[in-house]
Amino acid sequence: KKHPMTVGGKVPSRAARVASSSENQKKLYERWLKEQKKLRIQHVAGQFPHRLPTEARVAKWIAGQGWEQNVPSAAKVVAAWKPSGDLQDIPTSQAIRKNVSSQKWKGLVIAHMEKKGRGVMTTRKFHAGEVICDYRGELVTHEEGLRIHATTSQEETGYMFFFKNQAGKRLCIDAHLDRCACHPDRQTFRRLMNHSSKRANVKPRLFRLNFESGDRDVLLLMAARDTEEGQELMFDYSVQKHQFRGEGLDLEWLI
Ligand SMILES: C[S@@+](CC[C@H](N)C(=O)[O-])C[C@H]1O[C@@H](n2cnc3c(N)ncnc32)[C@H](O)[C@@H]1O
Repeated sequence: KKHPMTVGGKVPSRAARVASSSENQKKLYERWLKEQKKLRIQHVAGQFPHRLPTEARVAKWIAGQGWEQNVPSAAKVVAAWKPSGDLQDIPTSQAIRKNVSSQKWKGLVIAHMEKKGRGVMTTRKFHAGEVICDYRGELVTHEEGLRIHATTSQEETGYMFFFKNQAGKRLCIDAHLDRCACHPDRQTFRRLMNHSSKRANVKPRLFRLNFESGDRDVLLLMAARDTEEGQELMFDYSVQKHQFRGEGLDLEWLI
């Protein structure tokens, strides 16, 4: 109580510790530093609330604090990291906006899945509640989505995501092309996530993100549970067989 420990504080001087207890001054010193290190690790991890940061980003943040002693390593912060932020903060999260704008989501790779065609696999662990990526495509009205759906080949209609936004407006993210107009150099491969109703480890959630150009509806794909490296990512498409177009389609996988 006499020497409260804080993230930015300095360990009490020897004289101050001895004044409190000459017998326990060394213990007090060691305990104070140990607890501060733990608190600093949690504090630094909390600066990256929705997505696992790289060690380089963490190291840069730590360097900016001007801490002279008891500095936690970036590796320890990354190892202890878990999503900590409130989902309500996502619309204003600079880190998420940056990833949506740049489309440089890391930790994912396209793989061939037996009997499913292509799919998306993890190249690192994702923590429950972490933002994995966005579902990228052209945002169109529900009516426009239906028109594209009716005039696109049967294989490609599987890449269209129909939803209702917070204002109750029905919209569609059309990802039937493998590039979006704003990032012609990047494949929108998150559209390749396959379906599972029972083993889904991803949950799509709609957010209205605040960009400088104005607010925009963005579908974020979030980790529904802890998912190790090398796992296939799947979400529940929440569709019924009759919503697919065309007679004679093999929809046995839609269970
Ligand atoms: C959005 S795409 C997913 C990527 C697709 N596998 C590909 O190679 O382009 C949806 C299509 O993938 C296939 N698919 C999705 N989930 C599946 C599953 N659990 N089992 C088998 N096929 C699946 C179906 O053909 C579906 O129409």
